[in-house]
Amino acid sequence: MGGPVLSVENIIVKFGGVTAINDVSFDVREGEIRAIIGPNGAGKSSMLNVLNGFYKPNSGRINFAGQSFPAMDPHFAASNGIARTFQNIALFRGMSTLDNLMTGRLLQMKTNFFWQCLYFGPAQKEELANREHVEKVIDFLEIAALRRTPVGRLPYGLQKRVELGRALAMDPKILLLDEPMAGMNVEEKEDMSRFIIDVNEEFGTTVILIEHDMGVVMDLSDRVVVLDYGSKIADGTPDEVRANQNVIDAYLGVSHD
Ligand SMILES: Nc1ncnc2c1ncn2[C@@H]1O[C@H](COP(=O)(O)OP(=O)(O)OP(=O)(O)O)[C@@H](O)[C@H]1O
Repeated sequence: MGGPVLSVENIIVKFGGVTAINDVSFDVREGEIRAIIGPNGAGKSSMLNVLNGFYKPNSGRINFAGQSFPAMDPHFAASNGIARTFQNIALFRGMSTLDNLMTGRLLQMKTNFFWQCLYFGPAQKEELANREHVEKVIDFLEIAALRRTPVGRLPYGLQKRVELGRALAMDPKILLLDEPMAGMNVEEKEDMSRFIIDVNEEFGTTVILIEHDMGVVMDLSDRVVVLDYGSKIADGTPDEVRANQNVIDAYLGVSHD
């Protein structure tokens, strides 16, 4: 594992009277699988939204790509290799698997509108290169047979895989996965876990993932941050976190009064 590629310091996010994130700091090292876990409403999705710039923190710092910001700029995040998937699948349901994956390449398109309209010269070359990259992702995720299928017709587990594919099409350095295994059966969870590990090992992609299911996370992650009611209550290896009394209490629902 390398040095930190991303870190947050003293992040606070409030929505009216609700403090979704309360003074949370942690770092993410290059090439690791870093999980953020916690019970419902703990602030996990809000933290992911802070990392990719969807939410602006009320205070705190985000350090990324050698710079420090009070808030992440979504375009800066995307163009510097941060890609994400969503808790509720956010694909174009009427479009094929292939076309959904091609949308992941849009940021990589460098030719201007003029060439793209003509679909000639540089635009054609670029489209072919993008297509080649997407085909690699399709092979990697073993979804070649679904290339032409509208994603709305695919079972849930495969839609989740296509969504992972679209994020991979961006060729990310850091992959943010919001509950990639939610709603899946045991077999689908095993498949998804395997793909996440393969992405991490084969491409060296840093992965930050949110998950409810402690068991899944413990098998997959190098280090785990635990949030509860917006605050960080533990941070460490799966074994350290598993043995932490605050974590045990949070998951058993011990009263905070
Ligand atoms: N856009 C928003 N507007 C108002 N409140 C919000 C918003 N986003 C999150 N919250 C609130 O912030 C708190 C943390 O929510 P968040 O979705 O980050 O938690 P979570 O750990 O991801 O929960 P879950 O596991 O249920 O998805 C909750 O009380 C939630 O209602």
